Amino acid sequence: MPNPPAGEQLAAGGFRAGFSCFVGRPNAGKSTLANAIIGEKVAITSNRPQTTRHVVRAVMHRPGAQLILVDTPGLHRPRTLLGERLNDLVRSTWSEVDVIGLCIPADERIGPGDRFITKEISELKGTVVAVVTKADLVSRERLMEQLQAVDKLYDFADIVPVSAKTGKNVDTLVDVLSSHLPESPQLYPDDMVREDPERVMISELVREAALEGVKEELPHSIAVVIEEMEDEVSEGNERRRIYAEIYVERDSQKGIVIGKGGARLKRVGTKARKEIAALIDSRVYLDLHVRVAKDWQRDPKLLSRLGF
Ligand SMILES: Nc1nc2c(ncn2[C@@H]2O[C@H](COP(=O)(O)OP(=O)(O)OP(=O)(O)O)[C@@H](O)[C@H]2O)c(=O)[nH]1
Repeated sequence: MPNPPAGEQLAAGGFRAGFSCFVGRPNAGKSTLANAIIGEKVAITSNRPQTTRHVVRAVMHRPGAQLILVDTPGLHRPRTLLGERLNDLVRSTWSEVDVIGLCIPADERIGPGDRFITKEISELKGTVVAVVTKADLVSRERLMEQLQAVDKLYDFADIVPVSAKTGKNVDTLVDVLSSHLPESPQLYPDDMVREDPERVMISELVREAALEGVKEELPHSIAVVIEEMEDEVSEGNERRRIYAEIYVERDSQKGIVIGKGGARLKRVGTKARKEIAALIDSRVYLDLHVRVAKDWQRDPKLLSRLGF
């Protein structure tokens, strides 16, 4: 019998898809590795990490699997309330991904920073793969020693040495991460490589405005999809025309978002419009609709439509 194609070996039980991110202490080589995987530098325009749940950096298509690489701000020792909020957000993003790549540089001893992060991620549901980065900087012997030291640190699902600089093992790493994804239908269309960061941020601004003051009542039951966006000239001025849909899970939540006589939705629109205008430096026409999508959090097809 001929060997099955690589993709079928990878996902013997069926198609796999899910989210992955790289974590690790500062300077561990996370961004360089993400760039090496994506194959080109992608400027991250997000300067609002505290509001962004996760920004999709890239969708990697493999036969039998789809790996979605998301960005997360790094965990750090909080000095301010904002720092704490940021850390909470990092943890919640980490807890949403399926596979975490913990980056540990080959050329530095394992230190307290690595142990701290390992402990944090060991408490999450996601599978943890150790990535020994910057392998090109050390000898074979030193690399072997580091792999053994990493092996003692935690019961990782896999340990993969890579060099983002030479490209060595970068493809293998994507295959290894993909092999730990849950079985799932494809989450993004075939031709999708990355999400437009501006679109993601605009939807986040609408989501934030819609949640303001009602977070207790609607913690995670809300998602925003930008249906249409175009630049137009109106009365001699350029403006961006945006149609967005706010999805909630239940009729009662729809009522909360809209408010009495639509008053609250109007305020949401005004606030989001001002912030979007500031973000894109243009006048904005914003059209908001609220829809009920029952159980969207559990429906993969709907989830991907909603940009998750
Ligand atoms: N030789 C070599 N250098 C690397 C490699 N990967 C990253 N570096 C270097 O290591 C340094 C840190 O890399 P980054 O990718 O910025 O690390 P990071 O983990 O994203 O850092 P923070 O943003 O501080 O969290 C940079 O100077 C990179 O050029 C590698 O595979 N080989």
